[in-house]
Amino acid sequence: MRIDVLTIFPEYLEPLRAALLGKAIDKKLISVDVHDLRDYTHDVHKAVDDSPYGGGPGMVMKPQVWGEALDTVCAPEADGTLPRLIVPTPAGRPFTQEMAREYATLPWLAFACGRYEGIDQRVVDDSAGRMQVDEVSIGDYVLVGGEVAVLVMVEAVARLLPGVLGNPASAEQDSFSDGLLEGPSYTRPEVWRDLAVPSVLRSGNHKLIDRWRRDQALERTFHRRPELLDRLGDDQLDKHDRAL
Ligand SMILES: NCc1ccc(-c2ccccc2)nc1
Repeated sequence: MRIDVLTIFPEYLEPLRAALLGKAIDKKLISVDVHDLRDYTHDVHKAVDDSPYGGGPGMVMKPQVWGEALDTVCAPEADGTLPRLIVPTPAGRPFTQEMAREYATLPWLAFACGRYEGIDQRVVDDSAGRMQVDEVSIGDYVLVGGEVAVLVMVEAVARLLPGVLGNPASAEQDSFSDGLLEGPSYTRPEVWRDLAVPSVLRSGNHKLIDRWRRDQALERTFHRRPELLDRLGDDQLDKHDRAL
């Protein structure tokens, strides 16, 4: 997978080169190129923003700079391949594990990191004429820019790529893979600060353990994210689940 990131703060993306993702880059499972948006300015101040039409607080990122940057970075490859352009924004469609799984099937992702009050909308509208553009939110809060959201999405996607995780099983069994939150996890010691590991987990009875874990996941989901239960298909809850 090819990943390009356009930003005015390239250093914000350095964490992508550490640890697990760094190894995935070394193994050439992914390539990550970070591009400084200011390289596409032509004035002495390297201006990337301007006042908003219609007034209001803050500044908006200039379309010309973004247009030149995207024309260069997202130019079609020799075989015509174009990237999925992902624009992090509080106004975007919520990022989900399902979207991460979709993105993990794509050959090329390009991320446009906005700052200030965001990017002139015409940049999205113009790009949408050439490639699929997804405006995506990673949560209902406002950051200072899109870079942190890119770190979140790249990690969520890259961990799904074959060879990135040491133990692929955990990618399948992680939260949301069955539509529920994961329940609690425990490791040694058996008792820590007078707190014991639930005895069922030490019983060796894997049918019982699986049942207990499912019950814990259902209970946690019911209390923390009840709306996830509404999304479950009828076939996904057995009569024991419904009795809880
Ligand atoms: N949904 C998280 C998120 C994503 C992006 C931004 C953001 C803030 C300022 C400028 C550009 C993007 N804020 C929150």
